[in-house]
Amino acid sequence: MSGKLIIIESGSDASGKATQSELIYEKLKNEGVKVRKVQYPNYESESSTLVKMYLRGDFGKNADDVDAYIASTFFTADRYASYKTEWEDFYKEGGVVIADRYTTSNMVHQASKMAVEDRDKYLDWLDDYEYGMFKMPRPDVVIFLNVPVEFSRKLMADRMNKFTGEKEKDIHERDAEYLERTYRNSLYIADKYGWKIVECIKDGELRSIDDINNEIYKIVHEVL
Ligand SMILES: Nc1ncnc2c1ncn2[C@@H]1O[C@H](COP(=O)(O)OP(=O)(O)O)[C@@H](O)[C@H]1O
Ligand SMILES: Cc1cn([C@H]2C[C@H](O)[C@@H](COP(=O)(O)OP(=O)(O)O)O2)c(=O)[nH]c1=O
Repeated sequence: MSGKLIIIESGSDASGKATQSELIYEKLKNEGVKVRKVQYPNYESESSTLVKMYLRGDFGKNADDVDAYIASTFFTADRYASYKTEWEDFYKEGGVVIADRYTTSNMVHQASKMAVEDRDKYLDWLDDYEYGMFKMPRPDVVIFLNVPVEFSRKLMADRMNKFTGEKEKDIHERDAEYLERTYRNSLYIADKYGWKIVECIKDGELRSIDDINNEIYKIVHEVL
C-alpha cells in the first residue's frame, strides 16, 4: 500500500516553502503520523552537483542560457537519487512524505523558459520523463503558496543562498525578468493542474506564518 506524497510549491523563490513544510512535518509527527520531509534540490547529496553548477552559472550566466529540457534533467536526476536511496521504501510501505519542491518546480521554473506555444509539449514531456521513465510517484496533492514576486523579493533579500551559505543569489534569483515570467507561468500551471492554491497575501499584506499553516494543515488532512 503506497503512502501519500504532499508537495509544497510556489511560483516565487523565498515564499515560505521551507518554513511551512517544517511546520506541517512537526505537526504530523506530533500526531503520530509516519511522516518524512524531503527538500529539492537535495544540496547535501552528491547528486545535486550538476544542479549546483547550473545555479551558480557554470553553463551560462543567465537561466535562459541553459535549455529547459537540459536543465530539467539535472533536477530530475537529483530527485531520483533521493527517491531511490532515501524514501522509496518508506513511501511504498505507507509513509507520508512532505516535499519542499518536486517535479512541480521543473514545471514552474523550466517551463517558463519555453515559448507559450511550446509550453504544453514540454510539460507533457516532463510528466512522461519523471513519472513514466524514472517512475517517481505522482503527488497526492500540490499545495501552491501564492506569493507575488514583489513580496518574495523582500523575503529573499536577506536570506542566505542555500548551498553557498552566502548572500549571493543563484542564476534564477538574480534575474528579475525571469522571476516575473516564472511567477506568471506558475499561475497558469497551478490552474491547469488543479493545485490547491493558498493565497498568502491578504489586504495587501503577507499573512502570518501560523495563519498560512492552519490553511495548509486542513488541506493536508483532506488527503490523509
Ligand atoms: N508568512 C511569513 N511572514 C513573514 N516571514 C516569512 C513568512 N514565511 C516565511 N518567512 C520568512 O521568509 C524567509 C524565506 O522563507 P523560506 O521558508 O525559507 O522560503 P522558501 O523555502 O520558499 O525559500 C525566511 O526568513 C522566513 O522566516
Ligand atoms: C527542485 C527544482 C528547483 N528548481 C529551481 C527553483 C529555484 O529557482 C532553484 C533553487 O531552488 P531553491 O534553492 O529551493 O530555491 P529557493 O530556496 O530560493 O526557493 O532551482 C528547478 O528549476 N527545478 C527543480 O526541479
